[in-house]
Amino acid sequence: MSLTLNPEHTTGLPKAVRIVEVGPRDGLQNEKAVSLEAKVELVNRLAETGLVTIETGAFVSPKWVPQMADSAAVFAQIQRKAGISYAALTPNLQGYAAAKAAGANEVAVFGAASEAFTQKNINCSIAESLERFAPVMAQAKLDGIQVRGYVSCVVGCPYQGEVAPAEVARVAKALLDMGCYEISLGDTIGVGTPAKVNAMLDAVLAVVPVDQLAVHFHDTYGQALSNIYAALQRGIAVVDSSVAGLGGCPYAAGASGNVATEEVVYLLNGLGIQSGVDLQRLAPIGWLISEQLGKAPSSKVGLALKAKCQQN
Ligand SMILES: CC(C)(COP(=O)([O-])OP(=O)([O-])OC[C@H]1O[C@@H](n2cnc3c(N)ncnc32)[C@H](O)[C@@H]1OP(=O)([O-])[O-])[C@@H](O)C(=O)NCCC(=O)NCCSC(=O)C[C@@](C)(O)CC(=O)[O-]
Repeated sequence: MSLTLNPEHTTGLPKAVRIVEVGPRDGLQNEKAVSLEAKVELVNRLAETGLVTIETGAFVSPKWVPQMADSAAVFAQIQRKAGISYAALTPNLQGYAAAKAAGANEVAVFGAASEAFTQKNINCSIAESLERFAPVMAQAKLDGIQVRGYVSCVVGCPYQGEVAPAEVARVAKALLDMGCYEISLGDTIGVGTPAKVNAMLDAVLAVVPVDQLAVHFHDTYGQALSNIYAALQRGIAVVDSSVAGLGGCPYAAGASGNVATEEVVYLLNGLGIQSGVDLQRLAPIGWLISEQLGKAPSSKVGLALKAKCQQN
């Protein structure tokens, strides 16, 4: 398949990128037995790296995702730093109320472009999910809390396979029209390649302004950085990532972690794109959380910096 960019949607690389660190939520939602202390320490240390948005927890049903059951305690115990938005996932009004009570600075509703995934993940259809989000949007507006909208399965679904770009655009536009300030496009199972991502972005960029889009790539097939580069070339300037490449979705079997934040910062540094994130401070956080989880860090940049550090 040849890779052709629609020239109308090619704006060139952004000068700066905001990284949305999703490790404490997307990363840890799939991990068993992470102590409250380790979660709090992770968020506090990430806050010292220059990151400005840290997804800190999820107010979802503890029966569905027990790993996030202590999110209120995490929010209560972190040391908040001025200028950082501590974000939370909220599937419905119940979750929104809990996130607000916990002091989340912003919340995120999460839908998908796949009917099958939506059923597995949040137990309803796409149409019902949008109905559920409406009261969250209304209450958040009254409270002055910004809402982000996730669209999962933007280039493939673990249950239905192919996902049509037009369907991604439809759900993204619906979330935008509801009042989401930003739409994060999630390759939940990491199956995208730049050609597929560009085809999807052609559809989405026709209905959502580029400055309201973010990309969220999992690295299951090792394509995340290539896909991010493709998105940067389209002018998208918000990238979700997870320290040490932690992550996965409990309702997407086989999906590996998010692209590692270390990799994203290294790529941006190499391109001369500002992110404000200090890689030297970030890398040791990845080493620590990986050690706490008893796994090797999946970030190549993290491993390379560790080896360099051990040589000196
Ligand atoms: C949406 C529901 C709640 C529907 O689940 P349900 O069972 O249909 O909900 P329900 O309204 O019938 O309520 C059932 C029970 O759940 C409770 N409940 C209801 N809501 C809440 C809440 N907010 N917080 C705490 N408890 C809640 C409610 O109180 C009740 O308790 P019971 O009376 O049985 O004791 C459930 O399916 C759920 O929690 N799903 C979350 C799944 C999830 O967190 N998935 C991972 C995040 S998405 C993701 O990772 C993708 C993303 C965002 O990263 C992007 C990408 O990579 O693509």
